[in-house]
Parts: sequence; C-alpha cells; structure tokens
Amino acid sequence: MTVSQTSLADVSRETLDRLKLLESELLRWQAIKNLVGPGTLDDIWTRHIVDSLQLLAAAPGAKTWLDLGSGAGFPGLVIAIAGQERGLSVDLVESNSRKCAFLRHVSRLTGANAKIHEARLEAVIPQFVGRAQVVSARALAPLTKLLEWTEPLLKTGTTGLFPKGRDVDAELTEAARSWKFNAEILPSQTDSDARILRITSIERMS
Ligand SMILES: C[S@@+](CC[C@H](N)C(=O)[O-])C[C@H]1O[C@@H](n2cnc3c(N)ncnc32)[C@H](O)[C@@H]1O
Repeated sequence: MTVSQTSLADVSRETLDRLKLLESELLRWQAIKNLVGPGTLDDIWTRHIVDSLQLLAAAPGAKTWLDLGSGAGFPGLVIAIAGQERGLSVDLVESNSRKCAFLRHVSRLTGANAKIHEARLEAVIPQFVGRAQVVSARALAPLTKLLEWTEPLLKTGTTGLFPKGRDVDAELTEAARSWKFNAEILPSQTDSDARILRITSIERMS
C-alpha cells in the first residue's frame, strides 16, 4: 500500500493500524465471500479506503452518521474507524447477511464505534430522522433514488454526502426535474472524474 495520500497523512498511527486490519480482513474474506468487485482489489487503499476517508473532511463537525448500503464497509466502516478519536458514531445499513457478518467482525476487531443494521434501508431510515447529522451512500443508486429515500432526513437538517462518478451532471439534471435541492459539488481526491455531492436542503417539486 501507499501511505502518501493526503487524507491518510492526517490519521493517527492507531487509526492507520485499524485501517490496515480492515484491509487484511477484506483480503482474507474476499477469497471465500466475494465482498467487493475483484477488479478493485489491487488498489484497496485508493479505490476504497482513501475514497471513503475523504468524506470525513466534508463533514468536519459531525458526531452521528448513517451510511446506507455499506457493502464491505465503504464508506461507513472507514468513517467509523477514522472518526473514533473524535467521538463519531456510525450506523451502517446493509441488507446482505454475508456483508453484515464481515462488517460486524471488523467492527469488533477494530473497536470501531459502528452499529450494523442488517435490514433494508427503507425500513431503517424513519428511525434516524433528527438523529443523523450526515447520511452517506456510495455506489448504491442514482441521485433521484437517493433523494427519494433520504428525503425525510435531508429536509430535517441531515447533510447528504453522495460520491458520484463521471455521470454526475446527468444525475443532477435528472434529479432537478423532481426536486429543488442545494448541492455543492466537491472534487474527489482519488479520481479526477469523480465528485462528492454535499446536499444540505431538499424540497419536492409539486
Ligand atoms: C454496489 S454495492 C456498494 C457497496 C459500498 N457502498 C461500496 O461503495 O463499496 C451496494 C450495496 O447496497 C446494498 N443494498 C442495496 N439495496 C439495499 C437496500 N434497499 N437496503 C440495504 N442495503 C441495500 C447491497 O447489498 C450492496 O451491498
């Protein structure tokens, strides 16, 4: 791995050790459980860990975080591990039981302040209204669908952080047909074609 990326340079030795544990457990489990796209394994640090870590800087004061469709922990588990020292707690929602087993295992091993909800996000979101300062989702659904799911949160003060790929402009145009929302478009440290959308208000158009 390379430890030269800026967001990694900012983490403590203890956090780096815990992120290395996540990496080694992912490699160990991947052989039997196929948790992430095999093509991304050559560059776990950039494609998954740093790509997740950069979201922390987009929500500097957050203490409560909800991650939807967490998969093998990206970004939610990385945020929980790296946010531990600043008292951040993360709720991860994932419907796949094999991925949840991995999330619970690494969470225990690293002592991350993470709670795993093995459930469909539609059933879990209502209980987080007024309780999550940030909601994130990576590679889960197009923006219009994400806004539909997270509307109860985004209209009550939660900030949405949604990493997006090269189709971000088309997704924003499509979403603007049904929603008025305030979106900042932040650059990605890991991919010059990618962006992070930070959404701070939303209203459904009638
Ligand atoms: C493409 S993966 C992305 C995983 C991770 N966020 C990442 O970027 O590596 C989407 C994940 O969302 C989960 N998922 C899809 N629909 C869901 C739902 N309605 N509720 C909870 N999890 C869901 C899937 O099981 C899968 O693990």
